[in-house]
Amino acid sequence: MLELISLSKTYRTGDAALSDVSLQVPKGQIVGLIGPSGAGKSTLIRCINRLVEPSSGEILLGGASLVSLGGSELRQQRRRIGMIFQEYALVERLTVMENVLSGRLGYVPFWRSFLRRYEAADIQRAYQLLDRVGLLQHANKRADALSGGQRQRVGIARALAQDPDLLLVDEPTASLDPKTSRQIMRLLTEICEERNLPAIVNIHDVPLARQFMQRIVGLRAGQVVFDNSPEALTEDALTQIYGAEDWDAMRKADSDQAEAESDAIRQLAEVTA
Ligand SMILES: Nc1ncnc2c1ncn2[C@@H]1O[C@H](COP(=O)(O)OP(=O)(O)OP(=O)(O)O)[C@@H](O)[C@H]1O
Repeated sequence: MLELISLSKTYRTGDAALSDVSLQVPKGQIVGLIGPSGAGKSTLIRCINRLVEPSSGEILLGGASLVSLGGSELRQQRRRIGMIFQEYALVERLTVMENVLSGRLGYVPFWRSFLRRYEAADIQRAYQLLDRVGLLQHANKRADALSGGQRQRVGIARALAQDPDLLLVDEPTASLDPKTSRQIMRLLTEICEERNLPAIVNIHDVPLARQFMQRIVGLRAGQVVFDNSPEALTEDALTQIYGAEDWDAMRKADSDQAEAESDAIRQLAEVTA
């Protein structure tokens, strides 16, 4: 379980990015983090993996504190946190297999990682993970030869190669088309369930969050203003999270996009009729 207790972050500029955030994410639960630009979503994720130092509060993963650690202890704890990024963060010139194996780097001695010599058990496990994300036949391709959706699957397999106790996922579908986004979200939710992994997903796409998340946390100006099931995410709740003006603008953008998609489908049907 992940536990945040009164977590606050004020940057040196004086921006209070997080104020007194408390959350418990049990094993196996996937939480969607939503909120307007500047609400503190990235800061929250970065505090958990300690890329940003919290100003105060506590972060516990499986009961162990993450805030007071430094040096090798911090490196060890970071291994327990699998990160999945919007832009995949793959090494483009390496193969799919090598990218997945790089998830083991925190576990192998430096000389082995330098020579990229991995244990047979790690290699076997990487094949299993590639099979799980549907990329077994692409294991020896270079990462830059893959589509966006395939790259994100490599990103997921690499995070799982770490054998994490927590997944932090930052805008996993922001660079993907709607259908591929749904496939990636489905894969993520299935994996959290299979492995009993807690996950926090920073997600801009409200309909996607509603469809796939078990629980939604809404941040506004660094504070939790909504924490409930997707069913409870009513228009009123969304207005509370985003403010009336922003929510109306988002809704309009969504309906414009849906209209454009159905226009394109209609035109295609006319051409192929
Ligand atoms: N390195 C930084 N130094 C100073 N202020 C920062 C820094 N990073 C973020 N902030 C400020 O902290 C607040 C929260 O920013 P954050 O990036 O966490 O929001 P967000 O919800 O992830 O936004 P977005 O959806 O646009 O990515 C904002 O006011 C932002 O300007």
